Amino acid sequence: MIKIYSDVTTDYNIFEGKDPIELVEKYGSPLYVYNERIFRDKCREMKSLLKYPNFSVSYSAKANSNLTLLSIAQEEGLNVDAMSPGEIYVQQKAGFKPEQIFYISNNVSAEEMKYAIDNDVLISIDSISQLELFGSINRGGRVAVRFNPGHGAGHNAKVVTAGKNTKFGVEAKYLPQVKEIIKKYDLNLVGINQHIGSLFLEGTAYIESLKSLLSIAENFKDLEFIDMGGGFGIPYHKQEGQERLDLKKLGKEIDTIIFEWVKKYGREIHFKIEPGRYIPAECSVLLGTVHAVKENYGRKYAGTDLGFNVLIRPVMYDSHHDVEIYRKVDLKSDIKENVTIVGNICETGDILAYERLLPQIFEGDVLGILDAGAYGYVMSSNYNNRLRPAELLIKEDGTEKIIRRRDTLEDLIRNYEL
Ligand SMILES: Cc1ncc(COP(=O)(O)O)c(C=O)c1O
Ligand SMILES: N[C@@H](CCCC[NH3+])C(=O)O
Repeated sequence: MIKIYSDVTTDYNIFEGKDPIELVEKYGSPLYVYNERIFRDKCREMKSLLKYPNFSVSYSAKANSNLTLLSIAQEEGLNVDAMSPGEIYVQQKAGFKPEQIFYISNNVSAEEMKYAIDNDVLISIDSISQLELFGSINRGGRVAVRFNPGHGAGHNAKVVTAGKNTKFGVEAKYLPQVKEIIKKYDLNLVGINQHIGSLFLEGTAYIESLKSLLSIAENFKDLEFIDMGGGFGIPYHKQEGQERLDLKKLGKEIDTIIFEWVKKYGREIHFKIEPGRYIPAECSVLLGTVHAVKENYGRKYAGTDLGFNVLIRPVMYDSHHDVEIYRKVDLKSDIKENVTIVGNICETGDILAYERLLPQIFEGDVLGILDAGAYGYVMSSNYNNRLRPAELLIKEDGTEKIIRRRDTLEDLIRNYEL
């Protein structure tokens, strides 16, 4: 295999010396490839964010809920946050105990709340109306409330989850109502949480929102924990040398604030973070195959099997993923050109990379879409009755293992009642 194009300098070799072209030949295309060593490293990086000792990491499993990756996170000593009964179910299958799961609910039915209550999983409530519902079905229960600290952050307006333009969290002005409902149903408010949004590469908004959350916490004297949320970003533009989030600096800043605040609060309290993307994003490359190259009214297209049914982030948020090109034989082309990489879905918007300057791409090339491990497979679909790809893990000992098989045609009709 020849790597035609990769300007990416990372400390990691995702494939651990394996040939991506052979992986595609063996397991089919497209293919999500994960590297266990990198995944574990990221879990450990997050665990060492703070010096403050009473601290834990809840992996926000919506970023990648593959059962094998979840059990590795569990082995690494992480807890999890869940967004649905389905996530709670899968997380328990991966070995998480109920007390390790935090259900951050949003607009859920009484049945969904009961599912968590019956499974002894702590729920965070996202509105006054849902707190009232929770109280009415679980008088005297333990509960957390998600606040909106008024500051958001994120790579796209669609994923900013605090501030003025979002459905999430309870505004601080509703504190009297929160207290009233807690009293009315004799609830035990054990924690407060926030999540300001997804993907920040510098920590200002996180720090500001932490300060706001702490001032909200001062309204409650018996809290067991404060959950600061996730959002830790990764550099998707590695080929352009984009800087990494400085975790050491951010950790220090958070530590200073927490150590100070705890003295004021009068007792030790548990602090949590909820990273999703940061943990699986960089351990994965999505492999796909170029089936056609063409020119349409002056624009050059590389037609692949990487439709938005496989990776939706570029279509949904205009997200950038660096692209690598692998080829069996050297075609001796040193032409660079602007190419639009598209998939095989019946929509003009099915674009993975728009007019990207890359070495000339040929039919048969295998493309590697970098940093595909977060919000990749989990957001894939069977649109156009396409089959979702397999997920392959390259283990620490260098062996490889399919950790989710590719869909089959039978999977497409499994739920129909004929
Ligand atoms: C409540 C909550 N916590 C944590 C996360 C994880 O976010 P990220 O993947 O950006 O770390 C999310 C997703 O945005 C979320 O909604
Ligand atoms: N799905 C988004 C992140 C959303 C995080 C969940 N609230 C992305 O791919 O960037």
